[in-house]
Amino acid sequence: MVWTALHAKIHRTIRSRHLFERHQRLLVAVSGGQDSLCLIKLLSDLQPKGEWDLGIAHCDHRWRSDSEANAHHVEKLARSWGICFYLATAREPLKSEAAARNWRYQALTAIAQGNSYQYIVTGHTASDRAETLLYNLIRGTGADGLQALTWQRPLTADVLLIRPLLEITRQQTEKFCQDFHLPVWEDITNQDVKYARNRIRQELIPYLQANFNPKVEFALAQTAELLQGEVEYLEQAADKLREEAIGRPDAHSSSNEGNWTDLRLNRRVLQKAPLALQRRVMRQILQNILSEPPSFEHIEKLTALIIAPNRSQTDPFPGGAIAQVQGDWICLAVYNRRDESRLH
Ligand SMILES: Nc1ncnc2c1ncn2[C@@H]1O[C@H](COP(=O)(O)OP(=O)(O)OP(=O)(O)O)[C@@H](O)[C@H]1O
Repeated sequence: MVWTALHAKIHRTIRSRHLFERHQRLLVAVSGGQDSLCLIKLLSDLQPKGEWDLGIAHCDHRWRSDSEANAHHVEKLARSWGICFYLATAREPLKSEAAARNWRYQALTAIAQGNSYQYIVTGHTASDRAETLLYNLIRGTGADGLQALTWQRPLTADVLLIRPLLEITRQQTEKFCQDFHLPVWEDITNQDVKYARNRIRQELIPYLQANFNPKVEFALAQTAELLQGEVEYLEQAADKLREEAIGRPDAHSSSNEGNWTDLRLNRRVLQKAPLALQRRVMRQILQNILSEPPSFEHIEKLTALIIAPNRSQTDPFPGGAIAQVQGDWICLAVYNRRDESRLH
Protein backbone atom coordinates (compact mmCIF):
# COMPACT_ATOMS: atom_id res chain seq x y z
CA MET A 1 0.00 0.00 0.00
CA VAL A 2 1.31 3.48 -0.90
CA TRP A 3 1.28 5.80 2.12
CA THR A 4 0.78 9.49 1.21
CA ALA A 5 0.71 12.77 3.11
CA LEU A 6 -3.10 12.60 2.95
CA HIS A 7 -3.10 9.18 4.65
CA ALA A 8 -0.94 10.62 7.44
CA LYS A 9 -3.14 13.68 7.78
CA ILE A 10 -6.41 11.74 8.04
CA HIS A 11 -4.86 9.25 10.42
CA ARG A 12 -3.81 12.16 12.65
CA THR A 13 -7.20 13.85 12.39
CA ILE A 14 -9.13 10.71 13.32
CA ARG A 15 -6.96 10.17 16.35
CA SER A 16 -6.58 13.72 17.60
CA ARG A 17 -10.27 14.54 17.18
CA HIS A 18 -11.39 11.14 18.48
CA LEU A 19 -13.66 10.76 15.46
CA PHE A 20 -13.96 7.02 15.89
CA GLU A 21 -12.27 4.45 18.06
CA ARG A 22 -10.87 1.08 17.01
CA HIS A 23 -13.15 -1.85 16.17
CA GLN A 24 -16.15 0.34 15.29
CA ARG A 25 -18.58 -0.32 12.44
CA LEU A 26 -18.38 2.54 9.93
CA LEU A 27 -20.91 3.05 7.15
CA VAL A 28 -19.25 5.18 4.48
CA ALA A 29 -21.61 7.20 2.27
CA VAL A 30 -20.22 6.93 -1.25
CA SER A 31 -21.76 8.90 -4.10
CA GLY A 32 -19.03 7.85 -6.53
CA GLY A 33 -17.67 11.41 -6.74
CA GLN A 34 -14.03 12.28 -6.03
CA ASP A 35 -14.52 13.24 -2.36
CA SER A 36 -16.25 10.06 -1.23
CA LEU A 37 -13.96 7.82 -3.35
CA CYS A 38 -10.96 9.49 -1.74
CA LEU A 39 -12.60 8.94 1.67
CA ILE A 40 -13.29 5.22 1.21
CA LYS A 41 -9.81 4.60 -0.21
CA LEU A 42 -8.20 6.37 2.77
CA LEU A 43 -10.36 4.53 5.30
CA SER A 44 -9.80 1.13 3.74
CA ASP A 45 -6.03 1.78 3.66
CA LEU A 46 -6.15 2.81 7.33
CA GLN A 47 -8.42 -0.09 8.24
CA PRO A 48 -5.62 -2.35 9.54
CA LYS A 49 -4.72 0.40 12.03
CA GLY A 50 -8.28 1.08 13.19
CA GLU A 51 -9.58 -2.45 12.63
CA TRP A 52 -12.93 -0.99 11.66
CA ASP A 53 -15.72 -2.88 9.99
CA LEU A 54 -16.36 -0.87 6.85
CA GLY A 55 -19.55 -0.79 4.81
CA ILE A 56 -20.45 1.33 1.78
CA ALA A 57 -23.89 2.88 1.31
CA HIS A 58 -25.07 4.54 -1.88
CA CYS A 59 -28.31 6.46 -2.34
CA ASP A 60 -29.94 6.56 -5.74
CA HIS A 61 -32.06 9.72 -5.79
CA ARG A 62 -33.32 8.87 -9.28
CA TRP A 63 -33.02 12.48 -10.37
CA ARG A 64 -30.40 12.05 -13.08
CA SER A 65 -30.68 9.88 -16.16
CA ASP A 66 -27.41 8.15 -15.21
CA SER A 67 -28.29 7.58 -11.54
CA GLU A 68 -28.87 3.83 -11.89
CA ALA A 69 -25.58 3.40 -13.74
CA ASN A 70 -23.90 5.48 -11.01
CA ALA A 71 -25.30 3.13 -8.35
CA HIS A 72 -24.04 0.05 -10.28
CA HIS A 73 -20.63 1.67 -10.59
CA VAL A 74 -20.35 2.14 -6.81
CA GLU A 75 -21.66 -1.37 -6.17
CA LYS A 76 -19.02 -2.88 -8.51
CA LEU A 77 -16.27 -0.94 -6.77
CA ALA A 78 -17.47 -2.06 -3.33
CA ARG A 79 -17.56 -5.69 -4.46
CA SER A 80 -14.08 -5.42 -5.99
CA TRP A 81 -12.74 -4.09 -2.68
CA GLY A 82 -14.60 -6.79 -0.72
CA ILE A 83 -16.63 -4.22 1.26
CA CYS A 84 -20.31 -4.78 2.17
CA PHE A 85 -22.56 -2.70 -0.06
CA TYR A 86 -25.98 -1.23 0.74
CA LEU A 87 -28.18 0.54 -1.77
CA ALA A 88 -31.16 2.78 -1.07
CA THR A 89 -33.29 3.77 -4.05
CA ALA A 90 -35.84 6.57 -3.84
CA ARG A 91 -39.39 5.42 -4.56
CA GLU A 92 -40.02 8.45 -6.73
CA PRO A 93 -37.48 10.78 -8.37
CA LEU A 94 -36.63 13.51 -5.83
CA LYS A 95 -37.15 16.95 -7.22
CA SER A 96 -35.16 19.41 -5.15
CA GLU A 97 -31.68 19.31 -3.64
CA ALA A 98 -33.16 19.76 -0.16
CA ALA A 99 -35.63 16.89 -0.64
CA ALA A 100 -32.82 14.67 -1.93
CA ARG A 101 -30.63 15.51 1.07
CA ASN A 102 -33.40 14.85 3.61
CA TRP A 103 -34.24 11.55 2.03
CA ARG A 104 -30.56 10.61 1.82
CA TYR A 105 -29.90 11.17 5.52
CA GLN A 106 -33.03 9.20 6.42
CA ALA A 107 -32.04 6.35 4.10
CA LEU A 108 -28.47 6.26 5.42
CA THR A 109 -29.70 6.29 9.02
CA ALA A 110 -32.10 3.41 8.30
CA ILE A 111 -29.26 1.35 6.76
CA ALA A 112 -26.99 2.13 9.73
CA GLN A 113 -29.63 1.20 12.28
CA GLY A 114 -30.68 -1.94 10.41
CA ASN A 115 -27.08 -3.17 10.22
CA SER A 116 -25.61 -2.04 13.55
CA TYR A 117 -23.38 0.75 12.27
CA GLN A 118 -22.76 3.43 14.93
CA TYR A 119 -21.21 5.86 12.44
CA ILE A 120 -22.11 7.26 9.05
CA VAL A 121 -19.05 8.82 7.42
CA THR A 122 -19.28 11.37 4.59
CA GLY A 123 -16.73 12.96 2.27
CA HIS A 124 -17.46 16.63 3.01
CA THR A 125 -14.29 18.66 2.52
CA ALA A 126 -12.83 22.04 3.49
CA SER A 127 -14.11 23.26 0.10
CA ASP A 128 -17.69 22.25 1.06
CA ARG A 129 -17.22 24.06 4.35
CA ALA A 130 -15.98 27.23 2.61
CA GLU A 131 -18.89 27.12 0.15
CA THR A 132 -21.44 26.55 2.91
CA LEU A 133 -20.01 29.49 4.84
CA LEU A 134 -20.28 31.79 1.81
CA TYR A 135 -23.74 30.51 0.90
CA ASN A 136 -25.04 31.16 4.42
CA LEU A 137 -23.20 34.49 4.72
CA ILE A 138 -25.05 35.73 1.66
CA ARG A 139 -28.35 34.51 3.12
CA GLY A 140 -27.66 36.30 6.41
CA THR A 141 -27.77 33.40 8.83
CA GLY A 142 -25.40 34.68 11.53
CA ALA A 143 -22.66 32.68 13.24
CA ASP A 144 -24.70 29.47 13.46
CA GLY A 145 -25.00 29.17 9.70
CA LEU A 146 -21.38 30.14 9.11
CA GLN A 147 -20.02 27.38 11.33
CA ALA A 148 -22.10 24.78 9.45
CA LEU A 149 -20.57 21.39 8.64
CA THR A 150 -19.24 20.16 11.93
CA TRP A 151 -16.85 17.23 12.46
CA GLN A 152 -19.61 15.20 14.03
CA ARG A 153 -23.31 15.46 14.57
CA PRO A 154 -25.79 12.99 16.07
CA LEU A 155 -28.38 11.83 13.53
CA THR A 156 -30.24 9.76 16.13
CA ALA A 157 -29.52 8.68 19.69
CA ASP A 158 -27.41 5.80 18.36
CA VAL A 159 -26.02 7.01 15.01
CA LEU A 160 -23.36 9.72 14.61
CA LEU A 161 -22.50 11.49 11.36
CA ILE A 162 -18.73 12.00 10.98
CA ARG A 163 -16.89 14.14 8.42
CA PRO A 164 -13.16 13.31 8.52
CA LEU A 165 -12.14 15.28 5.38
CA LEU A 166 -12.97 18.77 6.62
CA GLU A 167 -9.32 19.86 6.46
CA ILE A 168 -8.75 18.66 2.90
CA THR A 169 -9.70 20.64 -0.19
CA ARG A 170 -11.40 19.42 -3.33
CA GLN A 171 -8.14 19.96 -5.28
CA GLN A 172 -6.45 17.51 -2.92
CA THR A 173 -9.15 14.83 -3.28
CA GLU A 174 -9.01 15.29 -7.07
CA LYS A 175 -5.24 14.80 -7.16
CA PHE A 176 -5.50 11.79 -4.82
CA CYS A 177 -8.08 10.15 -7.11
CA GLN A 178 -5.86 10.78 -10.12
CA ASP A 179 -2.75 9.44 -8.38
CA PHE A 180 -4.55 6.23 -7.38
CA HIS A 181 -6.53 5.95 -10.63
CA LEU A 182 -9.81 5.88 -8.74
CA PRO A 183 -12.72 5.73 -11.20
CA VAL A 184 -14.63 8.90 -10.32
CA TRP A 185 -18.26 9.15 -11.46
CA GLU A 186 -18.75 12.73 -12.61
CA ASP A 187 -22.03 14.29 -11.47
CA ILE A 188 -23.16 16.32 -14.47
CA THR A 189 -25.42 18.52 -12.32
CA ASN A 190 -22.32 19.86 -10.49
CA GLN A 191 -21.55 21.95 -13.57
CA ASP A 192 -24.99 23.52 -13.77
CA VAL A 193 -24.66 27.17 -12.74
CA LYS A 194 -28.41 27.55 -12.30
CA TYR A 195 -27.77 26.29 -8.74
CA ALA A 196 -26.38 28.93 -6.33
CA ARG A 197 -24.07 26.34 -4.78
CA ASN A 198 -22.47 25.60 -8.12
CA ARG A 199 -22.02 29.31 -8.90
CA ILE A 200 -20.20 29.71 -5.61
CA ARG A 201 -17.99 26.72 -6.48
CA GLN A 202 -17.41 27.52 -10.16
CA GLU A 203 -17.37 31.31 -10.13
CA LEU A 204 -17.13 32.97 -6.72
CA ILE A 205 -14.37 30.86 -5.12
CA PRO A 206 -12.11 31.01 -8.22
CA TYR A 207 -12.65 34.79 -8.30
CA LEU A 208 -11.70 35.13 -4.63
CA GLN A 209 -8.67 32.89 -5.17
CA ALA A 210 -7.48 34.91 -8.17
CA ASN A 211 -8.11 38.35 -6.71
CA PHE A 212 -7.92 38.10 -2.93
CA ASN A 213 -6.39 34.98 -1.43
CA PRO A 214 -5.19 31.85 -3.26
CA LYS A 215 -5.87 29.91 -0.06
CA VAL A 216 -9.33 31.34 0.49
CA GLU A 217 -10.89 27.89 0.96
CA PHE A 218 -8.58 27.13 3.87
CA ALA A 219 -9.15 30.60 5.31
CA LEU A 220 -12.94 30.23 5.17
CA ALA A 221 -12.85 26.68 6.51
CA GLN A 222 -10.69 27.92 9.38
CA THR A 223 -13.22 30.67 10.10
CA ALA A 224 -15.95 28.02 10.22
CA GLU A 225 -13.83 26.00 12.65
CA LEU A 226 -13.31 28.98 14.98
CA LEU A 227 -16.98 29.89 14.84
CA GLN A 228 -17.94 26.34 15.68
CA GLY A 229 -16.28 26.54 19.07
CA GLU A 230 -17.78 29.94 19.74
CA VAL A 231 -21.29 28.94 18.73
CA GLU A 232 -21.10 25.86 20.94
CA TYR A 233 -20.03 27.99 23.88
CA LEU A 234 -22.73 30.61 23.29
CA GLU A 235 -25.47 28.00 22.92
CA GLN A 236 -24.48 26.42 26.23
CA ALA A 237 -24.50 29.81 27.95
CA ALA A 238 -27.89 30.58 26.36
CA ASP A 239 -29.30 27.24 27.57
CA LYS A 240 -28.28 28.17 31.09
CA LEU A 241 -29.69 31.69 30.87
CA ARG A 242 -32.97 30.39 29.45
CA GLU A 243 -33.33 27.98 32.36
CA GLU A 244 -32.76 30.83 34.79
CA ALA A 245 -35.13 33.23 33.03
CA ILE A 246 -38.10 30.94 32.54
CA GLY A 247 -40.76 31.25 35.21
CA ARG A 248 -43.62 28.90 35.71
CA PRO A 249 -47.15 30.20 34.94
CA ASP A 250 -48.85 31.19 38.16
CA ALA A 251 -52.52 30.63 38.80
CA HIS A 252 -53.08 34.14 40.15
CA SER A 253 -51.94 36.06 37.10
CA SER A 254 -53.53 33.48 34.83
CA SER A 255 -56.98 34.23 36.17
CA ASN A 256 -56.42 37.98 35.80
CA GLU A 257 -54.73 37.98 32.47
CA GLY A 258 -56.56 35.33 30.50
CA ASN A 259 -53.99 33.10 28.82
CA TRP A 260 -51.05 35.53 28.96
CA THR A 261 -49.09 33.29 31.28
CA ASP A 262 -48.45 30.22 29.12
CA LEU A 263 -44.75 30.98 29.30
CA ARG A 264 -42.98 33.81 31.08
CA LEU A 265 -39.46 35.10 31.05
CA ASN A 266 -37.94 37.11 33.83
CA ARG A 267 -36.76 40.45 32.44
CA ARG A 268 -34.47 41.20 35.40
CA VAL A 269 -32.52 38.02 34.71
CA LEU A 270 -32.33 38.75 30.98
CA GLN A 271 -31.39 42.42 31.42
CA LYS A 272 -28.15 41.43 33.13
CA ALA A 273 -27.07 39.25 30.19
CA PRO A 274 -25.22 40.45 27.05
CA LEU A 275 -27.24 41.10 23.91
CA ALA A 276 -25.73 38.04 22.15
CA LEU A 277 -27.20 35.75 24.83
CA GLN A 278 -30.50 37.63 25.03
CA ARG A 279 -30.96 37.07 21.28
CA ARG A 280 -30.03 33.39 21.53
CA VAL A 281 -32.50 32.77 24.35
CA MET A 282 -35.24 34.46 22.35
CA ARG A 283 -34.36 32.42 19.30
CA GLN A 284 -34.47 29.18 21.28
CA ILE A 285 -37.87 30.12 22.70
CA LEU A 286 -39.23 31.03 19.27
CA GLN A 287 -37.83 27.87 17.66
CA ASN A 288 -40.03 25.90 20.01
CA ILE A 289 -43.25 27.83 19.67
CA LEU A 290 -43.40 29.11 16.09
CA SER A 291 -44.84 27.22 13.18
CA GLU A 292 -41.80 28.20 11.08
CA PRO A 293 -38.10 28.99 11.75
CA PRO A 294 -37.86 32.38 13.51
CA SER A 295 -36.60 35.25 11.37
CA PHE A 296 -34.19 37.98 12.41
CA GLU A 297 -37.19 40.36 12.85
CA HIS A 298 -39.05 37.91 15.12
CA ILE A 299 -36.02 37.55 17.38
CA GLU A 300 -35.41 41.31 17.48
CA LYS A 301 -39.05 42.03 18.37
CA LEU A 302 -39.02 39.64 21.29
CA THR A 303 -35.58 40.80 22.45
CA ALA A 304 -36.78 44.43 22.42
CA LEU A 305 -39.34 43.56 25.12
CA ILE A 306 -36.52 42.96 27.62
CA ILE A 307 -36.24 46.73 28.15
CA ALA A 308 -39.60 47.91 26.75
CA PRO A 309 -42.19 49.81 28.87
CA ASN A 310 -44.80 47.85 30.78
CA ARG A 311 -47.69 46.52 28.63
CA SER A 312 -45.69 46.70 25.40
CA GLN A 313 -46.53 43.78 23.17
CA THR A 314 -45.59 42.19 19.87
CA ASP A 315 -47.78 41.54 16.86
CA PRO A 316 -48.80 37.90 16.59
CA PHE A 317 -45.96 35.60 15.52
CA PRO A 318 -46.61 32.98 12.83
CA GLY A 319 -48.88 30.42 14.45
CA GLY A 320 -50.56 33.04 16.66
CA ALA A 321 -48.32 33.43 19.73
CA ILE A 322 -48.09 36.94 21.21
CA ALA A 323 -45.68 38.34 23.80
CA GLN A 324 -46.47 41.13 26.29
CA VAL A 325 -44.55 42.88 29.06
CA GLN A 326 -46.13 42.51 32.50
CA GLY A 327 -43.88 44.19 35.03
CA ASP A 328 -40.76 42.07 35.46
CA TRP A 329 -42.04 39.45 33.06
CA ILE A 330 -42.35 38.89 29.34
CA CYS A 331 -45.44 36.75 29.03
CA LEU A 332 -46.05 34.63 25.98
CA ALA A 333 -49.42 33.27 25.01
CA VAL A 334 -48.38 30.14 23.21
CA TYR A 335 -51.04 28.57 21.06
CA ASN A 336 -48.95 26.20 18.99
CA ARG A 337 -46.38 24.66 21.26
CA ARG A 338 -44.16 22.24 19.43
CA ASP A 339 -41.96 21.03 22.26
CA GLU A 340 -43.27 21.86 25.67
CA SER A 341 -40.63 19.87 27.49
CA ARG A 342 -37.81 22.16 26.38
CA LEU A 343 -39.52 25.27 27.68
CA HIS A 344 -40.66 24.22 31.11
N1 LIG B 1 -25.96 9.63 -3.62
C1 LIG B 1 -25.19 9.52 -2.54
N2 LIG B 1 -25.05 8.33 -1.95
C2 LIG B 1 -24.27 8.18 -0.85
N3 LIG B 1 -23.62 9.22 -0.26
C3 LIG B 1 -23.74 10.43 -0.81
C4 LIG B 1 -24.52 10.66 -1.97
N4 LIG B 1 -24.45 11.97 -2.28
C5 LIG B 1 -23.66 12.53 -1.36
N5 LIG B 1 -23.21 11.62 -0.47
C6 LIG B 1 -22.32 11.84 0.68
O1 LIG B 1 -22.43 13.20 1.10
C7 LIG B 1 -21.16 13.85 0.92
C8 LIG B 1 -21.41 15.27 0.47
O2 LIG B 1 -21.99 15.27 -0.79
P1 LIG B 1 -22.57 16.57 -1.45
O3 LIG B 1 -21.69 17.73 -1.11
O4 LIG B 1 -22.88 16.27 -2.85
O5 LIG B 1 -23.91 16.63 -0.67
P2 LIG B 1 -24.76 17.81 -0.07
O6 LIG B 1 -26.13 17.60 -0.57
O7 LIG B 1 -24.09 19.11 -0.26
O8 LIG B 1 -24.69 17.28 1.44
P3 LIG B 1 -24.92 18.11 2.77
O9 LIG B 1 -26.27 18.62 2.79
O10 LIG B 1 -24.73 17.04 3.84
O11 LIG B 1 -23.88 19.18 2.79
C9 LIG B 1 -20.42 12.98 -0.08
O12 LIG B 1 -19.01 13.11 0.05
C10 LIG B 1 -20.88 11.60 0.28
O13 LIG B 1 -20.17 11.11 1.41
